[in-house]
Amino acid sequence: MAPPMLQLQGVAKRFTLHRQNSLELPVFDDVDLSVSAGECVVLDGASGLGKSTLLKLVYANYRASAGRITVQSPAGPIDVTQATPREMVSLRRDTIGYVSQFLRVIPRVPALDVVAEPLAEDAGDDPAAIEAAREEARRWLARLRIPERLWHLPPATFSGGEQQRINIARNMIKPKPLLLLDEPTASLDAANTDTVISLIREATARGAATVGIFHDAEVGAAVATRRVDVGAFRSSRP
Ligand SMILES: Nc1ncnc2c1ncn2[C@@H]1O[C@H](COP(=O)(O)OP(=O)(O)OP(=O)(O)O)[C@@H](O)[C@H]1O
Repeated sequence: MAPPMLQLQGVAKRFTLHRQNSLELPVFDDVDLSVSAGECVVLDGASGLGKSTLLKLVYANYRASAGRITVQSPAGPIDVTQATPREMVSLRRDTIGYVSQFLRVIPRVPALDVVAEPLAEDAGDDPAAIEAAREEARRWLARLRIPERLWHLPPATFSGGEQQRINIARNMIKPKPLLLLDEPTASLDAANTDTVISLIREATARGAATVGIFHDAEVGAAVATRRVDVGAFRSSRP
């Protein structure tokens, strides 16, 4: 049997608040979680329990205090808690997609290129491949109902929901085997929320392993193949 796409073993996370006399803020002390290809695991738990922190540990935005986080890359398993910066760049480029609530705006780059970039990066100097990347970006922009008049403008001035849709398109346009979704529908209307539900289901159907956070219970119910209560991983507070 194939190993899980993502496996957390004995993962602990404490924040050290250096400005508060190095106060320790424990979040998790023992996370064990495996996610296989074709699963969409939805994280449940009240605000502040550590859902976003868990995704950031997997994406190596935060460093785990203990434990192992194994991701299957094309080159074999990689423990992201020990990965070199170069391994992390390659994991993020080819293996792990991460959709956060907010778009990190790249100054002056038009929306179409922001979305096409992950595919264009792989196209090298091949003009046909670059055009194919831009064509795919147009398809995503249209599907996510971004008006065509905005495609050639930088997203800095776009509305919250427009920026969120650009973020989704940019981070899902290149099919990756592991997807981390942190409230991807938080600022979206009903029609676009439905589109994002379809996109997530399509990713699951093609075999992506997904871990998602959705405050909208209906969205979580629509995409989940399994639910995990993050409260079970909590450190007992002093
Ligand atoms: N960079 C950080 N430094 C210090 N504490 C942090 C940091 N990031 C998160 N925390 C703390 O870790 C805990 C979990 O936060 P997290 O954002 O993961 O919760 P969440 O379950 O995603 O909450 P919500 O549903 O409100 O988004 C909180 O107590 C938060 O204050």
